[in-house]
Amino acid sequence: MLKTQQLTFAYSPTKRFQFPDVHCADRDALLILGRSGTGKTTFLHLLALLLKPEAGRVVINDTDLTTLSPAQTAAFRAQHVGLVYQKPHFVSALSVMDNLLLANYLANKTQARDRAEQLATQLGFAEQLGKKTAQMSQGEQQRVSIARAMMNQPTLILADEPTSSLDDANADRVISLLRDQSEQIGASLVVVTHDQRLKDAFTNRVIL
Ligand SMILES: Nc1ncnc2c1ncn2[C@@H]1O[C@H](COP(=O)(O)OP(=O)(O)OP(=O)(O)O)[C@@H](O)[C@H]1O
Repeated sequence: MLKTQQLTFAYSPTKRFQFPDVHCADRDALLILGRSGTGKTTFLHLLALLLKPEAGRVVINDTDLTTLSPAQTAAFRAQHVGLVYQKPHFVSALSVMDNLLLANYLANKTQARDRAEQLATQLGFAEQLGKKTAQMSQGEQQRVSIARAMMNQPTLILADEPTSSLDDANADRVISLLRDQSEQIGASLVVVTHDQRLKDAFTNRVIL
């Protein structure tokens, strides 16, 4: 479960944001929709505590993340938050499998090879686990990125513009994969986007 209360953030005295309160239950999904420059990525980074709010609270389950120390925040993020970006960032020297296992390593968890194989099968890239990520298509890389976000069975999945460079069929597919996977692990899913095509796929919506 994710909720925010009276979150504010400032890059400078003239660049300030006051965000609406949001709520997303376990197994539920929330769409945050807004035009370019309205602060969507800023909001997402506040939810992941990659940015520290000026005021307000970000609560995941019963933990108010804004009360944690920087080290506790980093550990909590690695263990409980899965991030999916529009363009995935991988370690190019590593195989697809090792990129997935890296998520376990960074969260201080046992490397779950079986889970990586299971996710790869579900997401349709099991044959490619030994490849380097650069040898995969953009759509395949995005599915690896979704699998990586699920490796630690996070409480919260945050997706930043996951569909904006995709055609309609692939955009539908990516949203279905994100929703199915989040439901399976009981996570809350938050998608941040300017992609108006996604409006009808979510009943829980917030406009920035
Ligand atoms: N590090 C920064 N320092 C100062 N201003 C910033 C910084 N990052 C973003 N901004 C400004 O804050 C505003 C919101 O940026 P943000 O990236 O959150 O918007 P967005 O809604 O995600 O936009 P887009 O859809 O174009 O990615 C923009 O006007 C941007 O120029």
